Amino acid sequence: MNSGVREVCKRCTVIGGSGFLGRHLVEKLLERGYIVSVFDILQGFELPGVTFHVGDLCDRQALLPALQGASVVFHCASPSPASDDRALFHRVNVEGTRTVLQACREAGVQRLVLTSSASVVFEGTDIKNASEDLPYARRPIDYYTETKIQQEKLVLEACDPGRGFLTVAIRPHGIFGPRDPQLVPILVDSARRGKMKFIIGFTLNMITLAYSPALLSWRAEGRVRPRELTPSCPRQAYHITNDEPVRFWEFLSRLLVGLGYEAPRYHLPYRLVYGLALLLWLLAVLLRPLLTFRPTFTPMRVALAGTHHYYSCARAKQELGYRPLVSLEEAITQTVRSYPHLRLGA
Ligand SMILES: NC(=O)C1=CN([C@@H]2O[C@H](COP(=O)(O)OP(=O)(O)OC[C@H]3O[C@@H](n4cnc5c(N)ncnc54)[C@H](O)[C@@H]3O)[C@@H](O)[C@H]2O)C=CC1
Ligand SMILES: CC(C)=CCC[C@@H](C)[C@H]1CC[C@H]2C3=C(CC[C@]12C)[C@@]1(C)CCC(=O)C[C@@H]1CC3
Repeated sequence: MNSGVREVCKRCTVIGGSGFLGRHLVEKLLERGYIVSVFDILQGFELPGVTFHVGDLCDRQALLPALQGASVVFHCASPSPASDDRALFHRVNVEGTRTVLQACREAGVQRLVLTSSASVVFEGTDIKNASEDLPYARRPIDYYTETKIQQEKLVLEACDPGRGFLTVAIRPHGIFGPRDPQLVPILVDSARRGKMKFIIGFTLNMITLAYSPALLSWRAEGRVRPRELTPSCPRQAYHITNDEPVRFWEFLSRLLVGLGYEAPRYHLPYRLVYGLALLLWLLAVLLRPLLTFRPTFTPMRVALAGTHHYYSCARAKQELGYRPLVSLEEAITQTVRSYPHLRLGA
């Protein structure tokens, strides 16, 4: 049987399939002839060939029907990092992931691909060309990251080739692209409120990003297959990035200028901004029972804006045959083009 025919028979489930990354993945899987089920707390779109199961992943009974017959499950669900809700992160990312694992085993699923995050090793200080050998952050930068670490550990520990259940975690970083609800919208909102005039820290700090549609074309090819999880390569996590480190402020400036806004140019000292962000965050936590406000410049965002954090995806290239399919240049062009409503004056 050729691989094309084999793929036509593939049934898969995307948990979190209504989200930004999940929906790109669903579209790529459909292109490749997969039969796709989506499990999500909401139905984000309609597409022929996709069956939606609306429910909370913490509910095993709700989850089970969505997993029936699936050979591979992609887990891309998480509360938004912006929610900053420790109890919610724990319930969904930790307890919910335990439930997902249990339901996968009950439903006879063979492979589980978790979308983890490269920030599981980030402590707010420089990371340069890091491989996956870097230990998990001892002091994770926020509650979101704390639970992403626990989630990744749970999934990798559940890998059990003897019982035919294989797990793998991919760790993208700074995902962007059409329909992204985070990076570009936050950037434009800040620019419209006059907050993107400033460069935090120094201008040379480099980051790696992951362009969503291209990242998922690769993933949807089904390269994360059982044969990659050999005894010499068990329980792996893989950095998946555009593989072109870029200066953080240059990247933001290219998006801003592409959308008609001015690039940031005034410098502010990193420590000052980080201290202010921490203070604002504390204030927001203390005042939460009385009023809700969400500062744009959270300690996490400031730390990301003012440090090097670029990751090597050599392991994914070597062991999974990963190749970024689109250059950063092209990814930025396609992203800018996809947001006509966010252009200056629109
Ligand atoms: N956006 C980024 O820059 C990065 C994201 N990631 C990870 O990638 C994954 C996908 O992220 P995005 O697509 O950006 O997020 P998103 O917020 O667009 O999508 C998440 C989806 O999960 C669903 N969901 C949340 N709680 C649920 C629950 N209890 N039960 C069922 N569904 C639930 C949401 O309804 C949403 O559709 C997440 O695991 C995130 O941690 C990792 C690195 C970077
Ligand atoms: C300083 C400022 C307002 C920058 C605007 C851009 C930021 C909103 C993004 C730059 C790097 C992004 C990023 C994430 C969210 C959006 C940014 C902070 C994540 C925290 C999303 C969830 C993850 O798992 C890690 C990401 C790292 C990079």
